[in-house]
Amino acid sequence: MIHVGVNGYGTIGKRVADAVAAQPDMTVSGVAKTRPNYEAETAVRRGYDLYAAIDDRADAFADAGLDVAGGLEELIEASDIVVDCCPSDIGPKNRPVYEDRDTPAIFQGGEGADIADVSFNARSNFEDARDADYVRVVSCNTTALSRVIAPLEEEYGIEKVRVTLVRRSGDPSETGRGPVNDVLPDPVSIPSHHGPDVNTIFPDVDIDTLALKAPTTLMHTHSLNVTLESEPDESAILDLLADESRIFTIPETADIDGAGKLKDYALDSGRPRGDLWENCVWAESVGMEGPDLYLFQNVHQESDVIPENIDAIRAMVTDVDAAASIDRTNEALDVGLESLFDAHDDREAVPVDD
Ligand SMILES: NC(=O)C1=CN([C@@H]2O[C@H](COP(=O)(O)OP(=O)(O)OC[C@H]3O[C@@H](n4cnc5c(N)ncnc54)[C@H](O)[C@@H]3O)[C@@H](O)[C@H]2O)C=CC1
Ligand SMILES: O=C(OP(=O)(O)O)[C@H](O)COP(=O)(O)O
Repeated sequence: MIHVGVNGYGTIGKRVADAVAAQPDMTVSGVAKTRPNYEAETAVRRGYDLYAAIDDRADAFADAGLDVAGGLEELIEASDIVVDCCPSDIGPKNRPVYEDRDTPAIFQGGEGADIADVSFNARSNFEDARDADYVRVVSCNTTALSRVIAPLEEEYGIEKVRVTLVRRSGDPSETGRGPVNDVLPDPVSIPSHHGPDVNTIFPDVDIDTLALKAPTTLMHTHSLNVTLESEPDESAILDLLADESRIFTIPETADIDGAGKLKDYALDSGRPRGDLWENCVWAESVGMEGPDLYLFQNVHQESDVIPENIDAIRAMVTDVDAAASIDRTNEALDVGLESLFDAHDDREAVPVDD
């Protein structure tokens, strides 16, 4: 059993903890919080041992009626590996704390690539993280781009990738963020940080990215143009993407036109917190013009990196290979919306009277 500590229990941390708890080979050793807010209360309710991330705040937890099992040092002692889910830029302060205790750690995509020895995406470079002590799971957008680039690169070769990212302005719980009434080029000059970040996974892929921020909270939207080294037809591309376990190709019959219905579908499907761990690619958007592939995809920023964190843990502290880890993670979380639609295909059509 791998004992996993989670330091920073916010949007990403609470999902990582639940995903760890769902794995047959992992257990949550505890979660560290800075303050006793509603998330700390639900962590206790979910049965996780709570640790005070900052030692002199332990009394605040006691005052709020929440028992803590110790400070960050004790959480690290209780853990084989720590998943650091603190806000961007806290990671560099935390890495020496993990190093002092010889404990491997995973950082998140808001940190610079130099926080870790390896930037990670399970589908693309699982083995690079084998036995590494410090790994960074790339951001939600870079994760989604890597999941599309990997199969295209392997099957057809890639000459050039061009992506426009329409980013959500903040997560639903981030009440202070904006814009609330504008669409901002962000950054206004190219490239956005996403292209260089993709190159931490695919150093040889030629990619340009532009990004905007829009007044929505649910998901990011990507418009992709990939110039391939051959000219497959659209159905071959659709088959290729549909075979990827972490890509959901939205069928026309689903009648899903955007993030609102995608999230509604996730909630109706019983997904925890309405999470969508898969890239959501509109099948109808997949088009070829000569060697140029075009498509639209949506990315649930709060959850697509969660299965990647689980696979990173296995790459770092077990000898399980990429395919077996991805399968195990997918099965434990029930990743793979596509399969629900496949099941429908097996049913006989209901005759309808005119
Ligand atoms: N929210 C998102 O859409 C995504 C975020 N990420 C990355 O994941 C990381 C975490 O982001 P979120 O979960 O969104 O942030 P968040 O703000 O929701 O959660 C961070 C948590 O860490 C706590 N914290 C603050 N300082 C701390 C410290 N010194 N020690 C322990 N805990 C501390 C905060 O109180 C909060 O509970 C960032 O690097 C971010 O860029 C990656 C993919 C998507
Ligand atoms: O990692 C993310 O996005 P990114 O791939 O644009 O860096 C998350 O959506 C967090 O983005 P934020 O920095 O707008 O909170």
